Amino acid sequence: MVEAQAEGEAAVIEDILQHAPSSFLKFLSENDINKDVYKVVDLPRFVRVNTALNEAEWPTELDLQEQLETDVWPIPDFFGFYAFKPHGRRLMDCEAYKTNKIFGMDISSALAVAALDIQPDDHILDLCCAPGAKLCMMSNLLGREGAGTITGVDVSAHRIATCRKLLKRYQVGDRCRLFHGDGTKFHVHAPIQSARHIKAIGARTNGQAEPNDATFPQSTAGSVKPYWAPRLLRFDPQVSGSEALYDKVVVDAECTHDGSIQHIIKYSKNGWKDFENNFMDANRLDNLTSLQRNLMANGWKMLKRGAIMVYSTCSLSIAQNEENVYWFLQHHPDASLHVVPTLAGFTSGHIKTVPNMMEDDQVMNEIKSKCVRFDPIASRTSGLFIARFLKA
Ligand SMILES: C[S@@+](CC[C@H](N)C(=O)[O-])C[C@H]1O[C@@H](n2cnc3c(N)ncnc32)[C@H](O)[C@@H]1O
Repeated sequence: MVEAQAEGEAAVIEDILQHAPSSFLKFLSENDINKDVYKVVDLPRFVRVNTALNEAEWPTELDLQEQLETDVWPIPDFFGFYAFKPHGRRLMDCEAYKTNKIFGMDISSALAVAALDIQPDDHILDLCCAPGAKLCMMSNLLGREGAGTITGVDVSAHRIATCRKLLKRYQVGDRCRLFHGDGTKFHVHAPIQSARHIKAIGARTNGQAEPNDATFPQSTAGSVKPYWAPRLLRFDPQVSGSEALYDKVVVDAECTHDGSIQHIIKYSKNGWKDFENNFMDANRLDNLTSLQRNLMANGWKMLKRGAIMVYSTCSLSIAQNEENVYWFLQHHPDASLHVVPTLAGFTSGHIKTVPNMMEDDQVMNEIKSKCVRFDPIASRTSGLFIARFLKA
């Protein structure tokens, strides 16, 4: 039954690739992408435990195995992650999922979050936050011990609404605020004043911060209204200054999503028109790379010195990844690349050389040794490029 399902999927994808327009094949060849990345149909899938719940409520490996009706195995020491074989029961029909005990999330996305090295007092800025898979993981990692907060921004009204729903549904939003806006222009500083208050309440209540504490002065509300925030963060006075910059920034940028087989299937169903519009129109691609660069540049402005910014896309194209990183390093002399930590068993694919660059170019070598490029063949995950910058 499982094998038949996998064979059926493989046949559908083979058919898609055979009937793909020449523009797609050109895109693959220009970006040195092996089209076999789209043929892998037995990739493991992943769930992550909602660690905001009491440990007693966390599902065990056996629970997940029974509910998903497939093989499940833990990813050791990695934020409550389990891998499972595809083609079992649908995740959304599984009890642990319906009761908000687990999230579905690819491990490549989790590695982008892990690269932030989140600490309990960190103020984190997520400039493209919706629908919120990474934001929820950040919230779980931040926990409730310190005074850290998360600020999420997204330009899409319906996607930021989904993000809010997700935070509420999993009850992981008590240190998060969301803004509906353009991440290239976002300028609200980290909520340090609210954070001091969180810390004060935490000290009074033995570490248990009470996010809806009524004593926080409402009159100090800042000028940019959050789309959504718990009471404590809703009325943050938004003071500026270097102390109020962010400790971590993540730019999980809008991209062409070509690293995801599900998107390629969608394009093929829609008659490849969307694909050609999104990928092959040079102007649109230029606009997209400009957007990505502007998001990175603004994230950098909002980041403290000595702090980390992570840039990621789920595209396999060179323009949106290596070339953007190259551009960023050239335009930000205070930026240096740091190695993106990976996990044993999840190996990066080859980092590509930016067109017209010499193979021995120094910046190019930095990019090759520090960034990662996950894909279904190299890492047996979805496609994701990750770069990690440190601000001098
Ligand atoms: C790859 S998705 C982000 C996924 C998200 N980080 C997660 O883990 O669920 C890219 C997001 O960027 C948003 N976006 C596009 N242009 C933007 C802009 N100028 N400012 C902020 N967000 C933008 C899109 O609406 C989309 O939700």
